[in-house]
Amino acid sequence: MKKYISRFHYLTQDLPERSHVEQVQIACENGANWIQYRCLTKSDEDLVEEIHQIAAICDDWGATLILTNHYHLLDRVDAQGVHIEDVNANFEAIRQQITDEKTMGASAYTTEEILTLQAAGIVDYCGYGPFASTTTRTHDRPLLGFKGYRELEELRIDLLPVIAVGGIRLPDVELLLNTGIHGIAVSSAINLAPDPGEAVKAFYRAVY
Ligand SMILES: Cc1ncc(COP(=O)(O)OP(=O)(O)O)c(N)n1
Ligand SMILES: Cc1nc(C(=O)O)sc1CCOP(=O)(O)O
Ligand SMILES: [Mg+2]
Repeated sequence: MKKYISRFHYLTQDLPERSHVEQVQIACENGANWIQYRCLTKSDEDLVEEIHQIAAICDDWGATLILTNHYHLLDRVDAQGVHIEDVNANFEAIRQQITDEKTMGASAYTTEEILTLQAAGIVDYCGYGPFASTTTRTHDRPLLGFKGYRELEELRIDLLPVIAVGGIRLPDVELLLNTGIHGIAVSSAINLAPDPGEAVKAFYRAVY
């Protein structure tokens, strides 16, 4: 089943001064239509309680809610899908469990990984990065830069929507989208901005 995939994925993050619920409220009030709840630090019971609150906000504003990794919670909460960060996950088994009703995204770090995901035809989109260095996550993956996304055009990666991720700032958006990718995912450039609501609006203006 072909599914709608937004061109702008807003990701929450653990912050000392603002809860995930508050982050989602700000994002939705300022136009976000696709929320990825990225919390990898809580117990299942705490996650479910928080997801109920977040799902209610997304429902009020008509936003899609995607959980990072926690696909096992999908039958307990009102979320529309999951983003799996483990490139070695058994996507076929996860798809069987969550059914085709739910959206599933995967992470890829190489063009080979994107081509494998595309050929398998199980996930609905893939996050591809890191575009640039980010404080959200430390890793030793090579940075793709604009060149990394331009290279996709020659590889006929045109069936699977590719979402650029990692260290994306507002001035990068136009050039990134000009590479032909489907969309972008952003966390810290919004969450750590002096005015996160204004940052959401600015990213949406740049994308749409
Ligand atoms: C849309 C989207 N793309 C990618 C990710 C996760 O990024 P990734 O680099 O795979 O995650 P870590 O390995 O850094 O945890 C995402 N969550 N959403
Ligand atoms: C989960 C995740 N991993 C990333 C990586 O580069 O590996 S970026 C990211 C989420 C986006 O974060 P931001 O917009 O703050 O760079
Ligand atoms: Mg990462």
